[in-house]
Amino acid sequence: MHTCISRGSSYSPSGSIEYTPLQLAAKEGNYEEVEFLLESEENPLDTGPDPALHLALRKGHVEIAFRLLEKGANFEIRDSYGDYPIHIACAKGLLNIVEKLSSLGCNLEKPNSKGLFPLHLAAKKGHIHIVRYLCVVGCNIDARNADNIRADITALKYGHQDIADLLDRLRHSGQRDHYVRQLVPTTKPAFRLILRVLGHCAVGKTAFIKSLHAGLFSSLFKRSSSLQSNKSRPSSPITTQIEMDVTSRHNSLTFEPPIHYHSTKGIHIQNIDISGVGDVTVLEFSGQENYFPVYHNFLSPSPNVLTVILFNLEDSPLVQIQQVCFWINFILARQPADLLPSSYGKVHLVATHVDLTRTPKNQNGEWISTDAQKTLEAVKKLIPHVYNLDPNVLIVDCTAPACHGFKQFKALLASLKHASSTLSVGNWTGLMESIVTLLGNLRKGFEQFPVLFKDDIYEIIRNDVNPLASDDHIEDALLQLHKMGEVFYTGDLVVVCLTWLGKNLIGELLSNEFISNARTTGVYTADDFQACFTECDALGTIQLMESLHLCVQCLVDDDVEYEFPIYNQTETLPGLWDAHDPRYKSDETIYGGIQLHTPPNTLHLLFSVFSHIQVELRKATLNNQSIDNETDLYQWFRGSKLSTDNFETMITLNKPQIPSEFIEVKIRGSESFTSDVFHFFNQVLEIIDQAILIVCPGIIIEKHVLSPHELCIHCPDPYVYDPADIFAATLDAESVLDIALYNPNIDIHESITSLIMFGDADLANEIEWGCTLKINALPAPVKLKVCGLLDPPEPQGKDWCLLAFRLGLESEVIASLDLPHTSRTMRLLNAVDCTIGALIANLHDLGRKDVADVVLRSAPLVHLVKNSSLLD
Ligand SMILES: Nc1nc2c(ncn2[C@@H]2O[C@H](COP(=O)(O)OP(=O)(O)OP(=O)(O)O)[C@@H](O)[C@H]2O)c(=O)[nH]1
Repeated sequence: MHTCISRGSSYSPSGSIEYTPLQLAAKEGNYEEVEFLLESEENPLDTGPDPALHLALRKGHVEIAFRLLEKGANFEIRDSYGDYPIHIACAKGLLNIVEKLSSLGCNLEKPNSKGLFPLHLAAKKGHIHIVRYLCVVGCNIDARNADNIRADITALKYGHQDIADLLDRLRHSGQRDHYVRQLVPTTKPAFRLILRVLGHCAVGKTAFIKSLHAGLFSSLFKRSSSLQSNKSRPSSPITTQIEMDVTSRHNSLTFEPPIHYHSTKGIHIQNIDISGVGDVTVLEFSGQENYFPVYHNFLSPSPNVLTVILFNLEDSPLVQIQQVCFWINFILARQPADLLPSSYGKVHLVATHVDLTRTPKNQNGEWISTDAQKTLEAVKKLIPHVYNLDPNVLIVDCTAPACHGFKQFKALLASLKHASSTLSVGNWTGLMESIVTLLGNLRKGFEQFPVLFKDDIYEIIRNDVNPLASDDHIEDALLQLHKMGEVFYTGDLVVVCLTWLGKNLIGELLSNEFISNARTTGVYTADDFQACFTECDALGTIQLMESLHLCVQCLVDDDVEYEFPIYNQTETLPGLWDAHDPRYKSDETIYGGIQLHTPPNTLHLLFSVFSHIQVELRKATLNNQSIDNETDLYQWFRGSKLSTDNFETMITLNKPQIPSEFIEVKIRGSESFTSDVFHFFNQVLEIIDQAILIVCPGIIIEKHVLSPHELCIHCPDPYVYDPADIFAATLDAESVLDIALYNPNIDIHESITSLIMFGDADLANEIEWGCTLKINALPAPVKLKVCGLLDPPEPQGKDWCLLAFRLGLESEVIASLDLPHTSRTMRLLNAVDCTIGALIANLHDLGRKDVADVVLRSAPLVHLVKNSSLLD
């Protein structure tokens, strides 16, 4: 929309100065207008006495100022006040403009017509970040203005002691050059090799790490003692016939440590020096399930991480496969699925306890275990989409550091370290070096509670390390140190000792003992919490728990309390979903529900997410923007119920059992509120999706629909419509709204309107059907799984290339997708412009029912127009 000013008319603000349309638009902050005028070329950029650039800066319209500078606005002219743009930017504290001007070669040390330097103006207005910048780029801090006054005196005069101190320190310490040099990135890459060790309880993780950094001499002692401890264990000889069909078996995963066994608590994080490799940060994750809700914080993908998954060769092949599959799915769920393969670190399987099996050795002393290799092959078949999974299994006796497996592993670490050092990770700076030294002191000084507020650590770094470090310098350094495992940085808090975080905090507060002694409601005041956890300051601990999404502050009868869903052991109350509740008894009550399943044979993934969902639900009810503030939320172990006057919804987590686990969300309300019920249900699903995204961004969720009719008559086990069946029906139907699906439980057909829209066909205007959505609406984890299935060339040639051809891509485009080291299928899915429905149809035609099924089961069934989504 362009007003009359764009047509060339001008305006005189006081009758004396006539502004051009460009000046006026710049002054008023009308970016669109400025853009339009700049395109039209008739508008001179630098008309005086107040050019558009100066006017925009005076009003703080930074984006417009950038655009004008890009278009070549002159920054070496003064306005009617006698200021150059640099003076206005410094006085206004516009750091990015000062940086931009500097990069364009602007003179930062010229006085304005009043004889004030940019430094003086920044000092006068108290913009210490500008003062720091000007000092870093070399401005003369001794320059005197027209009144013969230095900038530090100006700062003092206007009450900015911090600036005066900074300039004073630079003048007297003689360290200014050193500080500046510290901020310049070196050519050394900022990285440390990180080793993550995962596996069930007692598979040998601790022993593995100990042996890894043990000297040969000490290993002799360890070997003899561990042999003693193990000799008494019955050795179960491995069956040679590996059970491939893990899927039809019962769930034999258990996360309990053996009785009378001191299991690792939390996450054991240490920096160790491995001979021939050097410094490695090692994270050993306990195999106990109660710790899983925090592991995502430590499992983000990174090219300089090696993840090892340990399994015990003494276990049956079925158990080995189930355990390894569990951990691989666990990692995949916690990593975003849309990165380049090179962004994920390597994954290696390690078979332990080989010495207690009858595995033969070759001449080199290397164990040759076909059983271990079969486990790997079975896992690869079940989960084909794992990037960088090593094709070999490492076979070790964890108690024998001198064994061949450890030599192989150290060689692998050394080569990874060598390869990673050439990766484009961040660059090392002198600032980071000094912060690492500072961290050593902070760890000693804050031994009891090594957690600092972000603002405090910024201040300490400036006081003790470098007063010229900008917010960006410090932020970058902390993020890099977080990636290297030196600190844990949550955005508001910085934990300076990871060992403490993993062991003393997570290890204690999420331990079975703490949980079983915690309040059953999981709700504490700060004082109550302090009484239970005396090791550290309760409020600080709670704050850290909040930043890990483990607790949420709430008001109970006007008192501040904290809810920890991980501690909530309250039993569900009878009558929470009472069939005889008078409010929901009439024929006019509508019911609906869905189950969020993880794909078949992936178990124990949703347990870690559920407490986060409960935190998010509480936050949503407190924050009336996302959920009506009249909503009442009641939460118990594995369940939450949200109620309003007119409808209620219940969210529960079922016990994991083969074939899968699920979260169930059901809702009921009065028919006269159908639209509200529909939207409320949708909001709850969004909150759940949000929590899932925080913990498991790489998880695939299938949304199964519960029979509304059976929900209404309160059948204990209502029929669940498979998402693939519903999706397939929408593909085949002439008119989607005419679809009805058969419910064998009660021998009736239920309409798609009742399944998806609570029976209100008008709501169809608010949704788009999944089959009509474009492929890019497929969640990234689904795309990744499709890639895992389509990337390996099919023996009969039914692979990604044929699919690309069928989807109408030209042969040159197909050729351009055919690059090594990346997934061709992923390139195809990102390049092609077709609907999910067309993709499924073509996969069927290609004979790839397996891939089509993945899409049918996990593609969004519908998408809500108007910025929100239902069931996607
Ligand atoms: N003989 C033999 N014993 C092993 C081997 N690996 C581990 N052990 C022993 O098995 C027991 C359990 O090993 P840990 O290293 O504590 O197991 P973990 O995986 O760290 O277990 P958590 O602490 O529960 O996480 C210890 O007694 C080890 O000495 C192995 O390869 N061979």
